Amino acid sequence: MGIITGVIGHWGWEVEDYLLDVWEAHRTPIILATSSILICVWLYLYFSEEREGLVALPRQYTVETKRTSPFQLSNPLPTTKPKVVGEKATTVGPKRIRGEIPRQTTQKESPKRDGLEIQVLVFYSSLTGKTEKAVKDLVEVSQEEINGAGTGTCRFPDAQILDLSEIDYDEYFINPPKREDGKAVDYFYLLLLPSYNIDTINDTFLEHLKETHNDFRIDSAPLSNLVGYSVFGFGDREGWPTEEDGYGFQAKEVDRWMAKLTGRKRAFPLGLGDLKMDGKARLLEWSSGLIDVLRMFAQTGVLGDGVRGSGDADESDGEYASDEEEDTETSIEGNEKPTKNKGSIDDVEDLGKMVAPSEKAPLAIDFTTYGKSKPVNIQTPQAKEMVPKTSPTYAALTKQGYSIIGSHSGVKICRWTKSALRGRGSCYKYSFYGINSHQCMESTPSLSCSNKCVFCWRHGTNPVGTIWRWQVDPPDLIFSGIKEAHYKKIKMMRGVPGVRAERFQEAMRIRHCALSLVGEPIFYPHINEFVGMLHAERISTFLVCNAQHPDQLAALKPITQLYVSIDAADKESLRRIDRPLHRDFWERFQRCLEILREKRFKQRTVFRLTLVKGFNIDEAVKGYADLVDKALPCFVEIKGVTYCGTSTSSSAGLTMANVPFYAEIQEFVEALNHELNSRGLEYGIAAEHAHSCCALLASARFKKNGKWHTRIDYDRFFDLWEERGPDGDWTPEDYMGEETPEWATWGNGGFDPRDTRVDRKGRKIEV
Ligand SMILES: Cc1cc2nc3c(=O)[nH]c(=O)nc-3n(C[C@H](O)[C@H](O)[C@H](O)COP(=O)(O)O)c2cc1C
Ligand code: SF4
Repeated sequence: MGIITGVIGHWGWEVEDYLLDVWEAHRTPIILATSSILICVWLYLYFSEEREGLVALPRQYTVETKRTSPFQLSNPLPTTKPKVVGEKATTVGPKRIRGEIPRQTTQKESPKRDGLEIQVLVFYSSLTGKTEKAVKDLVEVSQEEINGAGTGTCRFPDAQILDLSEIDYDEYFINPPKREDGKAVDYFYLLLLPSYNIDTINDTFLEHLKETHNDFRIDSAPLSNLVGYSVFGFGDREGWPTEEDGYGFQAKEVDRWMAKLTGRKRAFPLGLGDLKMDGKARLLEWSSGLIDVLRMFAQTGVLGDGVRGSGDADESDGEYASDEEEDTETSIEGNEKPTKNKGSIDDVEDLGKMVAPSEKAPLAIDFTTYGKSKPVNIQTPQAKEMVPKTSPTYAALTKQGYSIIGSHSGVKICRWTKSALRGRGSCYKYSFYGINSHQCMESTPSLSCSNKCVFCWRHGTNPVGTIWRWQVDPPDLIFSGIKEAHYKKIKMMRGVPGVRAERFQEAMRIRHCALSLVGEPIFYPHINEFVGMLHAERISTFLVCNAQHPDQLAALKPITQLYVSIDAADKESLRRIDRPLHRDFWERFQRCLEILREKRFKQRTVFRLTLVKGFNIDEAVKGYADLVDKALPCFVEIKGVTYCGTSTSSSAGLTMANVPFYAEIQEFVEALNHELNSRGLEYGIAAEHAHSCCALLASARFKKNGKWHTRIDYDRFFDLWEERGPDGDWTPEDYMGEETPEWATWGNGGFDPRDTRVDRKGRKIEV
């Protein structure tokens, strides 16, 4: 044993010496080789190791190629873990705190692939069975249409009806259900329910929607991969006459929570009906709108503008920044002062320096002199576009929400149109003349004007000039263009909270056109043909001109209601306020009054007075009475100016202090009325719209049996137009409408009782 130990000890020393020698001789290569081997081993282990995926957060964007359905869903929002029966719905990790949902700006056609099924699920609740019956009848009659809405690539199988008192909400209202056969299917939810102010299943359902939205463990919009949804509510108008009284209140609530849970996928506005009254008609109207939406989805893969993921919905609640009507609405809506940016231009003449010459020959019209001749065709090669797409004017106008049609026309959805769609009140023209604001289109065939009025908020963005020297677009191009743009904008209101199905459907038929948007409509050389196209489609015309183009005014064929702006009572004030480009502006103005006087038995004529404190009110009553005496208009609309804060108005010395209070307007109206009566002129104060700071004086011609009849019989007007042609041999009395409603008459405020007045934040105001 001792020998062995000795031998090993000896060898050990020898090995050690040997290794030391080797180390001394080859130290560097040994170090390098060892480190290389270690690196290789580490790399091998790193790449071959099976690690857990980083899956704590749900996916934000789906990858298009991974979708199995033929359409990219319009709203690729986070996907959550599908619910397994019996398992509590949870997501991995904490609730994500998200910022504002990014809006998609434009509607894009989605790539199509074959085989998508969209399952329509119809949920209902019913206590006494009326809703249940209505739902079953509806599905029975519309089933074929629903199926027929599909295309080769997108099918709508038979709709399934589900009773909210029988289903498990977790299966449908946390995530859309998965099909057992694993087939790719997307869902479209319809919810129909009555309202009950007593405890019912509706409360349980609403509580579930609310809890789901507020559950910190799951996404606040877990139903965002639904194709879309829409709600219809039944109620009782006798017991609950208005929405404020509780009419259909639970359907409204469901609509609101579904908007949150789906990330605003309201495919069609909320419908409401009373089965004892209009319930069936409202339901059919709602369902036909929905079928259109399904059809569109099948064809394009999107639900249309205004629905989340399909385009921008204008949900501005800041649209009540002012109480004005069309002349000011746009300044409010954008909440932007039309500031002059570096490249902006005031005079259209300036445009000439900026635009490329066009091939088309212009129709030059000289507006600087009058009483001479008809427009002459001048074949000049320098024809320019009034508002070229590349110009700062175009950029400024489109930024303010105008759609520019062709090269010199515009259309814009007025804030009152939006307001009426949401049941928040129509403009004063409803109170006075029966114009439904949600069926009204505001447009102009000429963006150019010949004045630079101090209170015109558009000044600085719209072109001005005295001579038409631009390309002339044909009237049919303008007509089809403005309609298309208007309807497009109405459709964008589809997903906006508060829009009601009934008004939305009505808005898809334009009935009125206010030719007063911006610029001077009679500047357009083909104004008569253009107006004729509107009348041929039974669209009424309210045309406002600036009393600077007597020849064009004289040649204008009868329109439904013809306005002349009367911005001052004397020459000096008119110069100060309107800042006209024409040197002979006062003569032009006077001549227009004479023409208006001649037209007063042919069509309804109106003076529009815009009162500016410190400019054209004080001691002006007599002057205005002289003008009324001269033109004898059928009506005199008097309204207070709205301060728009433009640099133009500020530089003209206009401030908030120049905006009259409604009490001051009332005082003025009474004084003017008194002055007219004292001269033996038979006028009276017929109506008011306090909300717009506006009142109406009317000629006694529009008083029957002691009652004012300021409203218009539009059907009668079109009948006359069709029977007697566009030159119109008729009188305004021939199409005088029904009695002015009591609530609109002087002393009653003029707010439409069907609507709810709200403040800027959408809170109800007691009228
Ligand atoms: C006790 C009771 C409370 C009601 N509350 C409301 C209500 O607050 N608002 C409303 O619009 N309708 C209300 N209604 C009317 C119902 O919504 C309406 O009759 C509906 O058509 C009933 O539908 P159903 O038969 O499917 O249950 C109420 C009806 C009852 C009987
Ligand atoms: S008339 Fe038409 S465009 Fe003018 S404010 Fe009323 S709704 Fe708007």
